[in-house]
Amino acid sequence: MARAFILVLDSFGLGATPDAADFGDVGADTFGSIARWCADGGESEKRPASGPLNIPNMVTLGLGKASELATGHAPAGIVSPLETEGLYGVCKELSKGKDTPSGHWEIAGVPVLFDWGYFPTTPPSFPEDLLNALIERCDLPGVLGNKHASGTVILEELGDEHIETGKPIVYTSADSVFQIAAHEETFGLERLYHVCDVARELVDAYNIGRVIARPFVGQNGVFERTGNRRDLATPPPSKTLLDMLKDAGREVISIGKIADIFAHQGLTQKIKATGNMALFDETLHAADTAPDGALIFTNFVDFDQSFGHRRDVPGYANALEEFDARLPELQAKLQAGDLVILTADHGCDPTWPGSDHTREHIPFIAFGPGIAGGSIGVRESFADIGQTVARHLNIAPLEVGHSALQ
Ligand SMILES: O=P(O)(O)O[C@H]1O[C@H](CO)[C@@H](O)[C@H]1O
Ligand SMILES: [Mn+2]
Ligand SMILES: [Mn+2]
Repeated sequence: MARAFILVLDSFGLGATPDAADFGDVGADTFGSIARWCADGGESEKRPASGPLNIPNMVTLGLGKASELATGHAPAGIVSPLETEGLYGVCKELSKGKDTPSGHWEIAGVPVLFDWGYFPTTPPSFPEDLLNALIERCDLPGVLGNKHASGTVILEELGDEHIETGKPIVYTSADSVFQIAAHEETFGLERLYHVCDVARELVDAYNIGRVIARPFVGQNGVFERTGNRRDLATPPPSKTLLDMLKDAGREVISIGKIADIFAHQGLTQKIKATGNMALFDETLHAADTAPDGALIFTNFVDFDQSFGHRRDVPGYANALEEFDARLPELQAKLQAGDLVILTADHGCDPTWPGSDHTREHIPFIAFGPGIAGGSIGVRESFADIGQTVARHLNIAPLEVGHSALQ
């Protein structure tokens, strides 16, 4: 039994799924596109290394082979061993959306088989009644934005006007989200959180997955988002792996935005940290302290938020190399019987048009002191990950998913 770790490299897809045409994502391949860019030279100030993507630890575990399962060819510049040290596979998604809650909940055994509400792509994106209610209940002078946008581009466009007028910036994306950006100092962080709480109540009627607080600082067209992002998700529609473990008296440790994504349900500990490296530090700390039977569930958000959505290929490559370089630290802390699963929640190919997620396979790489290497193939649902953890931690099986371990 020992412990289980699920490490979500947020947005690290391994190539389009058979249903990608429904999402306009045929040919998307987050890993493959980054590997290609690196193999073609990979010179950039944002990436101290150059040449092929240098992620030897994940390749040894089977990441390159997993990618081959999804795409039929090796990623450019990635040379896989004949025998991998980890179990490797990829999962397709049953959930209808390619968003973060759908991906994480499905990993935890609860695919999202209903349709989320989405806001129209042509402005104005938000219903007048919704905005009027928000303005009235929060005593706002109005709102700015009211359209689909990239969160950093819209700050360049409207950040100064927001400071002058005190009107928060509201925007959405291809995800089921209502996002609110406001200046931490001139508008106030607590006030932004309050506006988001009210918005959460109001968007329930529209079946919206998440309200996201997007605080930022800066001035004169130069703005930076802070680590005080807060995601207000609607609760999962039924009990997840996390609830099952908690009900069984286990320790369930959220690191990063996992707690927000699961609407704070099924957890015994919530640890926040800003940035992939700090999140890794907290994961190592949990490896030192978590008791037998615990689940440690970490989301590495930078891959998605700072690089995938920003269409920043060198930044993404560098983040993968930094993450990979730290894996031996975790491996050194593993105890007999521990299981680690590396995965993702959707794709976000940084070479793809627009700034939205992409419908892709996710990696399912499992390793630990007692785990022999080999292929676990192409799997029908992300829920196979949760089912594998349920089996490993010796609780009753989840309703959805097939364990990759006997
Ligand atoms: O462009 P930013 O603000 O990073 O927002 C992105 O992040 C949201 C959550 O992942 C997505 O819905 C997308 O809109
Ligand atoms: Mn995500
Ligand atoms: Mn995202």
